[in-house]
Amino acid sequence: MTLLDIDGVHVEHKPRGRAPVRAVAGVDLSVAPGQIVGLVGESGCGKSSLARVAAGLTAPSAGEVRYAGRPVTPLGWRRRTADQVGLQMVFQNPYASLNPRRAVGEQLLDGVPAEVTGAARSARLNELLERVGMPAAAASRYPHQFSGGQRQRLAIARALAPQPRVIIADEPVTALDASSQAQVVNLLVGLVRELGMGMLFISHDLALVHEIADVTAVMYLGKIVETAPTRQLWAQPHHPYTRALIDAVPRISTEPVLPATLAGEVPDPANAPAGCRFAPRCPHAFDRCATEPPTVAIGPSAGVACWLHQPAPQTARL
Ligand SMILES: Nc1ncnc2c1ncn2[C@@H]1O[C@H](COP(=O)(O)OP(=O)(O)OP(=O)(O)O)[C@@H](O)[C@H]1O
Repeated sequence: MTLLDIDGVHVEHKPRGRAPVRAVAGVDLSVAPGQIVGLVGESGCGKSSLARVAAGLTAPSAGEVRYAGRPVTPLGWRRRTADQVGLQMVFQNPYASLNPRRAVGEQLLDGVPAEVTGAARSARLNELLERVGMPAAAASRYPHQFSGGQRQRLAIARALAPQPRVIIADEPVTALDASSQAQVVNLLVGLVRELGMGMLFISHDLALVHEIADVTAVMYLGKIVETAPTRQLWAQPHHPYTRALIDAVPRISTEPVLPATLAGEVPDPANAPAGCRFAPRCPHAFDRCATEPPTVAIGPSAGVACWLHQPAPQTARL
């Protein structure tokens, strides 16, 4: 059973006076209860565009997102249906979900269902703060009175308020210092394991995704090029881009530094190459790569979109 299904999703941005950008070009991905799915890729590959559609913040240009089997329609964050509040997002910048002018407690209570009243409501507030390791006294303070790491923990408490079943975390620790990063990651993973939620964890940091994700999906220029259980992906990467990202990991600082064999920059998504989008940088590219490779299964829950891994053409038997 899956809780979040991203099905053939395309996202096209139409900036005024500039060519349209196909930021997401046909992505399929699912998250099951209790499962952490890591989505990795370099800056600009379309991760945030996909996250916003997956969370129902914006509409896809094509394709569908389903939460608990029902289509997610973007209604505006505050007007979402009772169904959809079960799908919550944690952003890179906690101020995306916390208003700097309102006390933390009020904001957390906004997310608690209206049926929870009186003493039960205050108990829920204290429980939310406790879950994220913050004292009850935090409720009367304002977001700017906290450190970056504490603010992110409060944003997580806000996301937990409606008792979600899926969390979409878009680079949730990228803006934090190293020790807060570890605390926030441990908190998120602990919550998923304890509450049995699903989590789509989006990051440019493959090493981090390796540590926490059950399944890893690798995105390049708007497409998922490989998906596999994380251990398998590391032990036996199939796509040349996945291999390049893994090779780059020991040298990761903030962004992966790709090996010299992968020359060039990520192309502009407004002007994406035809065929395999990775081909212009791929050391193994050959003539077939001028055509787009389909995604083929490479084991249970694993797939790769690369012509090097297509099954041999069937030959007719007489
Ligand atoms: N609102 C927008 N209007 C026009 N282009 C956009 C818009 N949002 C994103 N893009 C473009 O779409 C592409 C994908 O961007 P997106 O932010 O989804 O990628 P990302 O992988 O999350 O990158 P980053 O980690 O740098 O945010 C980029 O080329 C970006 O410039």
